[in-house]
Amino acid sequence: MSAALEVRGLRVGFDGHPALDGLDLTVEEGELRFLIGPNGAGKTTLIDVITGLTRPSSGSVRFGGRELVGLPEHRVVRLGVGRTFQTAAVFEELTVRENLELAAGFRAPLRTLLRRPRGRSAEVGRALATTGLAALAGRRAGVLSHGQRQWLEIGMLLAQRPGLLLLDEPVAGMSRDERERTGELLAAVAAEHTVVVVEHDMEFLRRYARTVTVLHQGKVLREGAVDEVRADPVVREVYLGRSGGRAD
Ligand SMILES: Nc1ncnc2c1ncn2[C@@H]1O[C@H](COP(=O)(O)OP(=O)(O)OP(=O)(O)O)[C@@H](O)[C@H]1O
Repeated sequence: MSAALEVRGLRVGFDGHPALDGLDLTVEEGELRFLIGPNGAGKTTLIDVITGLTRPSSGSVRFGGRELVGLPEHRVVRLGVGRTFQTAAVFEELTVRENLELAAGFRAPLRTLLRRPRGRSAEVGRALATTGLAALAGRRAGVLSHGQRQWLEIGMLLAQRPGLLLLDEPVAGMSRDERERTGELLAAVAAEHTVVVVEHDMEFLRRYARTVTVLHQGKVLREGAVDEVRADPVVREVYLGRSGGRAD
């Protein structure tokens, strides 16, 4: 396996406070990596830097060997890096299929966008199948449930044929059933993509995570198999709390 994502020495400060403090992270091609850490650990800032939304004061982010730091967001998308936000960004007035078609066009050259919508139908069909939304293809996105919207947003990323997906708390606010379906969806997505997931939900991690990276104060505190990381006394102290309440 080779590294899909190599983050080295990332530093970001807000008002003199370090949000990322010399962060290093390597994610291999085809990995499903979970990122956890207490509030303010730097997880969202890391995703913001990888996707070109925030510029670090120093450090490097290489994806597939290309340096991403300094590129604008749309260039990062075109290189195959897709992200979701905590609130799903879908077009409510458009149908599920139209949302996917639009997303599939994002990486296409502008001049072909209107000319060749059919060329994108294979990606749209695959995204509908993977997300389980085929039966809702003609439904307006505005009427979808919270979970279905999140799946549509993941589908929209898939339709862009990304090499790397960055998902920010995909199961936040979901019902038990929806969390389970999302876990299965992530496993299916990870079979064909490199996936990094920021997630707080411990039960979800226990069921679906393999390798977990714990961030704390803008650095990597621990990295390893989910059970080892959860049992680590330092992790329990800083992340799970002395009572271990969120671990059980
Ligand atoms: N735009 C901003 N302006 C000022 N400070 C910021 C900004 N974004 C993040 N921070 C600060 O940077 C630090 C890291 O925040 P970040 O949101 O990356 O943490 P996180 O690990 O994602 O936390 P959470 O789990 O609460 O989402 C925090 O101290 C936060 O207050």
